[in-house]
Amino acid sequence: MTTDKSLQQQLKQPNLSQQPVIFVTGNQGKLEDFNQLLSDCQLTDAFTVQDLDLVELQGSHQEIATEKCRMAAQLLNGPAVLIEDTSLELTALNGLPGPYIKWFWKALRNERLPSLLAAYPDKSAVAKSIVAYCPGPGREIRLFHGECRGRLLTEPRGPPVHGWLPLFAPDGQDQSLAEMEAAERYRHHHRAKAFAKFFAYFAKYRNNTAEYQSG
Ligand SMILES: O=c1nc[nH]c2c1ncn2[C@H]1C[C@H](O)[C@@H](COP(=O)(O)OP(=O)(O)OP(=O)(O)O)O1
Ligand SMILES: [Mg+2]
Repeated sequence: MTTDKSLQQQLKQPNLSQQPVIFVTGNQGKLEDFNQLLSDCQLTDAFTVQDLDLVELQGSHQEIATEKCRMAAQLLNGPAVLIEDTSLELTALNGLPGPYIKWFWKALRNERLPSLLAAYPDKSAVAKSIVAYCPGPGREIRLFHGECRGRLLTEPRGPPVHGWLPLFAPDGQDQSLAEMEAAERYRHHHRAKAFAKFFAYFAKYRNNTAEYQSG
């Protein structure tokens, strides 16, 4: 009886408001963005971070983000987890490299990534972010999307802030994301938009356990 009761209590526990949610990433740039965006919305006490390099998966961007989150929740076995996955879609290449940008960027860096589009006048590109949240192992996973439409520049511009940011200029902007002041960059940034949606959801439901846990 006592066990049943304590189990019930555990299940009822608003674990998301009491135990910190763990943001899992092996990427320093993402972590800096996360800490910055988090401090702007005053939810700092509800999150902690874990430096873990999760397996890179294949599939659609949504499938990858969902599975990455499921794996992180299983690995940490208990707490609620949060992951983010970034994709860069080049229109002329029918959306490639997409979620596989990591490997292309690793091999070509900012100096040679533009060569992918050398044969095409269409330089348009979409940077996409999916934030995935799982309240615990086996629980439903929720996705939050953010995107920034723009173009791939023919050469890097601005400081090497993070990855391919010096190569990406949002629509209607002359500057690359790397050349912008942080506040201006976050107004356009795919990840900032996805996290803004997630934080709004989290702030609203963290004290409303029933709805929160339903997914
Ligand atoms: O805002 C960004 N601006 C420029 N470059 C970026 C950005 N965000 C990620 N990147 C780079 C890192 C990696 O080369 C690839 C995404 O791969 P992605 O799997 O999402 O990141 P990751 O493996 O480094 O970190 P994680 O441990 O969270 O999976 O694009
Ligand atoms: Mg990754």
